[in-house]
Amino acid sequence: MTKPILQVEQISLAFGGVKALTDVSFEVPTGSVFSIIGPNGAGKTSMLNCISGRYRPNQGRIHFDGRDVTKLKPNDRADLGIGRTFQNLALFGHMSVLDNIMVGRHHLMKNNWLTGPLYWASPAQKEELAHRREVEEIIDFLDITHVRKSVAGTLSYGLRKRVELARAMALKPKLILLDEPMAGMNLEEKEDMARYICDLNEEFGITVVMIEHDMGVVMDISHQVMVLDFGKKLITGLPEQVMQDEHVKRAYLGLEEDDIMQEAG
Ligand SMILES: Nc1ncnc2c1ncn2[C@@H]1O[C@H](COP(=O)(O)OP(=O)(O)OP(=O)(O)O)[C@@H](O)[C@H]1O
Repeated sequence: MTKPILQVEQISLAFGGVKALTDVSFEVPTGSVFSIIGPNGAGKTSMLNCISGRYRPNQGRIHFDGRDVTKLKPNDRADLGIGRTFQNLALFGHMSVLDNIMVGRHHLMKNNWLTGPLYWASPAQKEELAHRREVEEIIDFLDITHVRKSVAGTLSYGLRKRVELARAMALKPKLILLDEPMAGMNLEEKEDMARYICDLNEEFGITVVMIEHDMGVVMDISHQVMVLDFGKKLITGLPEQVMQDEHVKRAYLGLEEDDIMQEAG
């Protein structure tokens, strides 16, 4: 069994009287693609937010890469290698694609715009160049070279989602959290995105934790799937095991077996 890069232990989170998560535990093996599925309001985004540090759980612990990160702020978790994208696009629409991606990069840079005049000194320039080279690699990998100088806000939805992924990758994460990376995409865009996720996992060795509603994609690219329902974990397992589970069929999918296999096919 591969060592887990992420260990989530007995996480509970409430907003006033609403229990978003109740006693949820799971482990994500290093190098895997791990999907979280469940109906609307099941607690999926809340769980990603607990992992990224945006939400502080009322109970439980989170270990990342052998370290207890439960009390760390989002930026500190990003420094340790937790990257993320959001359910709704969060790009700077007026900035170029390249600049948007460099934003993801800046926390890795010793010399940044905050250092002011130092920027023009030679070490800072060299550092900027080295970063640019790595960012160009990511741009190349995600096939967005042709739009690298375009203003982000002018791009198609599918391309903007790809730029967002590039920005998250620019942080050099060990773990990347993707909140519905295929939402709002057409079939072709979905296929592209699925391929990029597989490739970033295999070629860059980045572990992926992903929320996704498209069952076909989930079945195709996940190593493991966890199902949440009303803030509780129903099951974690291989995609085919999860889809066969009676509770999952009833509670989440609400479909007959034939429908499920059709969706997955
Ligand atoms: N910031 C918040 N303030 C108050 N309630 C919240 C907040 N975030 C989430 N919730 C509530 O917590 C519960 C879980 O929401 P969450 O967004 O995590 O579910 P989800 O599974 O991601 O849903 P969806 O698939 O619709 O995105 C819901 O009842 C939601 O209304």
